[in-house]
Amino acid sequence: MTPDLMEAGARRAETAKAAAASGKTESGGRAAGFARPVHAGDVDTSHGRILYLEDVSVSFDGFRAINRLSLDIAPGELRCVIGPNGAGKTTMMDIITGKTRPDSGTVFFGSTIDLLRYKEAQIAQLGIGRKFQKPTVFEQLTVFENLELALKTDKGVGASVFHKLDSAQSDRLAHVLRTIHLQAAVNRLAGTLSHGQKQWLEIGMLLMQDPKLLLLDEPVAGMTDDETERTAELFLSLKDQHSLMVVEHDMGFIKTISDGTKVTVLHEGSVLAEGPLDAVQNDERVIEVYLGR
Ligand SMILES: Nc1ncnc2c1ncn2[C@@H]1O[C@H](COP(=O)(O)OP(=O)(O)OP(=O)(O)O)[C@@H](O)[C@H]1O
Repeated sequence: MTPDLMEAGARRAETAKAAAASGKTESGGRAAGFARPVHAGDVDTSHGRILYLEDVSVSFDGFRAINRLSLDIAPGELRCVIGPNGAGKTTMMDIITGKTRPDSGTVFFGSTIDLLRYKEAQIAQLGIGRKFQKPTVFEQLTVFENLELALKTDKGVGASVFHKLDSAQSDRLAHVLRTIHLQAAVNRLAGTLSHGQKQWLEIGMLLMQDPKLLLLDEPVAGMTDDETERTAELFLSLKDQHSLMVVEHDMGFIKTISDGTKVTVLHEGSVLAEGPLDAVQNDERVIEVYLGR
C-alpha cells in the first residue's frame, strides 16, 4: 500500500478505536471499517481506489501461484485481466474473495477495509460479488424467484423464499430484470433458459445484492456471438455504478468492453503489463507469453 494510504488508514483506525473506546462513534464513512461491522455502503473510495492489492504472494506446495502481485482498481472502473493458463487469475480472485489466504501482502477494499480480516461470506456481504465460470442458478425456480431469492436477507434462504417484497425491493427486482434483459422471461423456469440467459440471470442475482465490486471469471465462455455482444453491452452499462474485474480469454470481447481503458496482463502470478489493449497487444513480452501462442 502506498505510504499516504497506509498513514491515512492507520490514522483513521486509531481515531475510530479511540472513538469506540470513548463511546463517541462516527456513523459510516471512514470509521466504518474498524469500529463496527462494515456494510457495503461504507467503502471509502476517497483515495480513488476500490480495490488495492500490494505485494501479495501465495504458494501451493512450494509453487508460487501468486508472486508479489500488486494492482488497484478505481471506483466504477471496468478492468479486464488477461493472461495465459496458470497465470494466477483465478487464484487472485480467490484471494480477493477470501477463498484463499495469501502468505503475505495487503488486500484492501477501499482504503479502510482490510479484506484479509474477513471470511468469504463476510466479504460477499461487504459488497464484493463473484461470478464463477459455470452458471449456478436454481433451475427449478423461475427467473423472478431466482432474483427474489438473491435479495439480501438476514433470515436465511428458507425465510427469503416466502418473504413478501416491499416496494423498494420490487423496484430493485424490476430494475435488475431490465438491466439483464430478461423481462420477457420473468416467469420461465431458469432451467429452460439458454446458456447466455443463465449467465445473465446469475449476474442479475449478484446485482440484487447491490455489489460495489463484481468479479467475473470467463463470463462469455460458451456463449454464442450474439450473447457475447449482449454481455458486452451489459457490462458497459454496469460500469460507473459498479466496479468490475473481468477475466477473459476472448480478445474480441475484451476489445469491446475495454474501450481504451486499462487492461492487466498476468503472468506467473504477477503483473506483466498494464495499459490500453492496443499497447499491451504490442508489448513483446505479452506476445511471447500469451498472444503469440
Ligand atoms: N489449490 C491449489 N493447489 C495447488 N496448486 C494450485 C491451487 N490453485 C491453483 N494452483 C496452481 O496455481 C497456478 C495458477 O492457477 P490459476 O487457476 O489461478 O490460473 P489461471 O490464470 O486462472 O488459469 P486459467 O486461465 O487456466 O483459468 C496453476 O499452476 C495452478 O495449478
